[in-house]
Amino acid sequence: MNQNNRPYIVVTNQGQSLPPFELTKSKHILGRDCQFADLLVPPDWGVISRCQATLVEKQGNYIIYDGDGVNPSSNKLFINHHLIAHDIGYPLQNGDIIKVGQNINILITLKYFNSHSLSNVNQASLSSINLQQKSVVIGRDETANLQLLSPAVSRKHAVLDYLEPSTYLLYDYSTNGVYVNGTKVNGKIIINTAATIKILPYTLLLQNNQLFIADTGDNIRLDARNIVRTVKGNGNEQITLLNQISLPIEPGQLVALVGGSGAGKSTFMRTLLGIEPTTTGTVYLNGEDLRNNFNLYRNQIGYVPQKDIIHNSLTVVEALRYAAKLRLPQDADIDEIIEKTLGQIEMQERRHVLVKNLSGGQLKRVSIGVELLVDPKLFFLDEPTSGLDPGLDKKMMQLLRKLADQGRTIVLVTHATGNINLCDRLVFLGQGGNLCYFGTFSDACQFFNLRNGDFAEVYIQLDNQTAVIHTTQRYRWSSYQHQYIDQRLGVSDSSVIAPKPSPPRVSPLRQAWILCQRYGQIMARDPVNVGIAIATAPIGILLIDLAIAVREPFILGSEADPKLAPLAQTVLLVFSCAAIWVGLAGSLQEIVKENDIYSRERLVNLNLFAYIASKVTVLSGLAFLQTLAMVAVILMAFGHPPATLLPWGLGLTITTYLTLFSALCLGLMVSTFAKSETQANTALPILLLPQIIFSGVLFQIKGVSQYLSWLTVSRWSIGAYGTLLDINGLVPEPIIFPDDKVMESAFKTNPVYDPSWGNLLINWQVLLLQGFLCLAIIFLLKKRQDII
Ligand SMILES: Nc1ncnc2c1ncn2[C@@H]1O[C@H](COP(=O)(O)OP(=O)(O)OP(=O)(O)O)[C@@H](O)[C@H]1O
Repeated sequence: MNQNNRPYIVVTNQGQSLPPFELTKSKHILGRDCQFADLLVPPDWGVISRCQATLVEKQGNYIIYDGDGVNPSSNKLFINHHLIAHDIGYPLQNGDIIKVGQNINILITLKYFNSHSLSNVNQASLSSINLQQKSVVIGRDETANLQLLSPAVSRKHAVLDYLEPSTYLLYDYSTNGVYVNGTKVNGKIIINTAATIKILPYTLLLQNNQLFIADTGDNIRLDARNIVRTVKGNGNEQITLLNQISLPIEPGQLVALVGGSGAGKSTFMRTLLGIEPTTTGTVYLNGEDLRNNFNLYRNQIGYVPQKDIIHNSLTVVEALRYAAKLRLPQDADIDEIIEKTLGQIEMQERRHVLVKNLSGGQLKRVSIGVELLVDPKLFFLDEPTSGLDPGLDKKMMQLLRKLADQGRTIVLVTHATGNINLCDRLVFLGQGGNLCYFGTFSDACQFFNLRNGDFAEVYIQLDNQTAVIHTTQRYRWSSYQHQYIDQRLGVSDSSVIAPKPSPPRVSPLRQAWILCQRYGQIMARDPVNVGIAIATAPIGILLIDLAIAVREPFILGSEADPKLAPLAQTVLLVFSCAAIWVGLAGSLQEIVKENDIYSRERLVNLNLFAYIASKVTVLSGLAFLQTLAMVAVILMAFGHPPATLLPWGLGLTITTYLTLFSALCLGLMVSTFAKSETQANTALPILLLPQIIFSGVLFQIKGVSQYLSWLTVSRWSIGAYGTLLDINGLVPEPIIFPDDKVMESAFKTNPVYDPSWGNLLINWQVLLLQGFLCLAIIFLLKKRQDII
């Protein structure tokens, strides 16, 4: 502290601090140009304007204004990502850190000290650590040298080892990853110079052997700049969905996107969220291009889509637990976080209720709860109040207000305008994505000249394109455009092109295990369905036993029987088709029915391999039970043929299981292509018919149809069954008449059933190969569906 105990500021550029500037006059100007500024920074500090900030004394303290108080500076001033307006200013308190510009890589800060003023020393100013000759642990644990208090941070997230002056070795031990200068760390990285280290919401700066928290990520602002989105219409004409929209959303604001149906609200919200591409224009998150850096933010942005995306058969607490396990690090205090979340959404009393038994409002609250688990500071909700009664609508809006007041930036699309006065900003979009209004609710009443504040009138005023265009123009020239947009839009240094960070690393095996548990639990909640899935094929097989008169279709009696081989083949066709049927029926719905949940989880951090593996693992488990049931019934209902290559029971089990596996993979693949559950159901007969027609049992397969038969599961399944059974061995020898004429049996031996190991293995291998091929196609299809 200086001797006179006068307030002073310390200006720091990339860790290099100038001697403190003592504030002695009633007005000071900080800048690069000695013509205006009395607090002069070196002329080569180009980010600072010639006249960057004006400090005006008021009752022993100072108010800081951007620029000269009349004109703003080019890079502007920010405190916790709140823009400091050049005309309104910001009253400084001891410990405040003001940033020039928003680009974290060009960090220039002004730190204000005044021993007589209220202290506002925040975490950022305290949390710095000297790295000289030290090893520093960064993490959530209280024993960490640099503690980062976010639930998504691992207890021991990273370790920074000092190697030699200005050289460090950073080890990443985390679940959710570390990024150094925009590049994801794979295991460890040597840092030679100053670096920006991103750990979830935190930005750490390493400079001059000091590591400090430059940003806690608590305050998120979004700046949409000149957003245009056009798409091609049916006649190849360009349709404009969003038309030149620029607006700032500041930290802690609750913003409602309103407008007529089809005006582009959801499109705009998805653009602000970073998942909808723009034709021109950019959305900046705290000054960084959001789409370019989406991987840095993907697990920190909360997004509740219009459709509720929670599994119906789980209880509230189970749904939260699985979401927490998928999104949070392994060492997170999941019980504590779930308890806190249940409190936030006021669902403690309903924790053990099945999701399908919740009311619309409760369900929406659980959807919000799932997102709150990682404590996101940026939250998007698409029509969170749709279908709620006015009372619930109000409660939901109050909940969102409370969440915003806790420091979250929240954007919601809504049609219910009864409670939008709780929002800090309204965005009214007219048809064609035209920005008709942006500002507060009370100013909206003025702008639209609303009687009694009935906002529904705006929809009537703007029900035609001419009115929309006129209002858009009127808004552009109004003082509100200046007050809410021009003055407050943040700046971003687009000249710094950072590399696109890769997505955070997750453990596919851990995720697969969590997903298997969830999928298994959902299945177990519907025992009747599981029972039917297991019993269907055995019941079908028992019906054949009733239908055919012959008790032993697989065993040759003492006399040759020309009907036995075709009968055995037909019975095997039924086995094969029964297995294919149940394999398909159990899997056709399984991907399409949770497309919405998958999309949301994939956007956060879901590993595609883990997702597919969980589906295949659980369905293969079910297939195993189905196989056991089928084999048991076959062994009970029909006589056991003599062992050829393998004992009949063992061969039957392997072939049935492989048939089911191949069919369930085919079902999953079709489910990936399907647009809806109905479409997937419709596919069942279309998939089954070729299995019967091209199986080679009902018709002789020749020419092209032979190639088609290779694509079916039944061809290889019957091939394997027939080989094991040695169908050819059931065909009677040709009858030779005394005149040497030969009468062949109507059913000829077939090389498909050649009772050799080579033949059997080919059939089994093709069944496996078909399954894996389907899985590879699912992987590629799902990968192509990735939105970002
Ligand atoms: N990818 C696209 N291709 C073509 N048209 C699209 C595309 N996405 C959206 N649209 C069209 O853009 C318009 C705006 O859609 P959007 O869903 O954003 O509107 P909205 O205001 O959210 O509507 P609602 O309130 O009815 O949900 C609609 O007419 C929609 O059909």
